[in-house]
Amino acid sequence: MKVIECKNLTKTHGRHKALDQLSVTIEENKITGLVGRNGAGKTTLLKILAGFWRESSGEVNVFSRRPFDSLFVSANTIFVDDQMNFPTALTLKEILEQADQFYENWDMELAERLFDYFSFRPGQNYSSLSKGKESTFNMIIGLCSRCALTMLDEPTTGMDAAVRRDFYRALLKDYLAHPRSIIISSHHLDEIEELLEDLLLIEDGQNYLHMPVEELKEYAVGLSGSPEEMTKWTRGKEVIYSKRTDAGMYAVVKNDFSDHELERMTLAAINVSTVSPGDLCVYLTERTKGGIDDVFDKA
Ligand SMILES: Nc1ncnc2c1ncn2[C@@H]1O[C@H](COP(=O)(O)OP(=O)(O)OP(=O)(O)O)[C@@H](O)[C@H]1O
Repeated sequence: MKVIECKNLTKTHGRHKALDQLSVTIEENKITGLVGRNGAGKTTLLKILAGFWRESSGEVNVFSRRPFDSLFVSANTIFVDDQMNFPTALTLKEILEQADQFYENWDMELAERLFDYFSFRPGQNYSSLSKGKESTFNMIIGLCSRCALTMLDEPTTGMDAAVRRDFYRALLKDYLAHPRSIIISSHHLDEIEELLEDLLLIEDGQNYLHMPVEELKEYAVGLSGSPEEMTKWTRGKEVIYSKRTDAGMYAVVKNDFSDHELERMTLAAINVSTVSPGDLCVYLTERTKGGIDDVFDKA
C-alpha cells in the first residue's frame, strides 16, 4: 500500500521554489533515507507530509488524504526534528505521560526503559537539556509513539558517536518488531545506510533519484588509472565525477559495464572500486566546479 504519494508537488517561499514539481511514491513499512545537499528541500517536504505546511500546488497524499489540517494524518504521523516544542511547565516524565495520552500505540514500558538507559531524570525540564540530550529525548518520543508514519529530520543532531550508534540500533530493533513507515533525513548516509531499504535523493526541490539502497550500491563504479587508459575506458560513458590523482585519474562512472568489460579493464591496469552511496550522492549533486582547494588556489 502507498503511504505517500506526491505528484508535481511545489512549495514556494516568496519567489523561491523549495519544492519544484516533486513526484514520488513511498510504499508502507519501509525505512527510507531522505538525503540531499543543504537547502535541497528535505525539511520542506517532511513538514508538508506532516501536515504542518500547506503545499503551493500539485498533489500530496498521506494515507490517501491531503495532510494539511488532517486530524487523521496528525494522529498517525510523528515528525521529529531539533525544534520540537514541549510545554515548559512539564517535566520530562510528564511529557512522556502526555505522549501516552495522545498516541494510540504509545509504548510506555519502552519509553521508561530508554529514559533510564540514557540517564534522564524524571523531574528534569526539557529546556535544561543539552543539545545531544534533547535529540535523545526527541528520539524516545519518536520511537515510542509507534506512529504508522514516523519522520525523523536530522534526528542525531548533537548526539555523540556512542548515542548515535545506540539510537540506530534501537530504531532498527523497534522497526523489526513493529514494522512501520519511517523516513529519516540525514547528512550522514554512511552511518544510516545499513538501516535503509530505499533512498530518496532530492536536489533543487526535485526527486533526483529514488531507489533501493542495494541498487544504489551498484549504480556506479570508481575507476582509477593512467590518463590514456582512463580516457579509453570512459569514452561514451556517463562520468559522474573525476579528479586528477598522483597516479593519473580517478573517475566515478555510471555502471553499465558488462562483467567482461570490467575484467578487461582490470587487465589494462584500471583499478575498479565500489562507490559508497554517501559519496555517490555527493558526486551526483556536486554544484561547484573543482573543489574547496580551488577557492584557496585562486586567491
Ligand atoms: N520558512 C522559510 N521561509 C523562506 N524560505 C525557506 C523557509 N524554509 C525553507 N526555506 C528555503 O527553502 C529551501 C529548502 O529548505 P529546506 O529547509 O527544506 O532544505 P533542507 O534540504 O532541509 O536543508 P538542510 O539540509 O540545510 O537542512 C531553502 O532554499 C531554504 O532557504
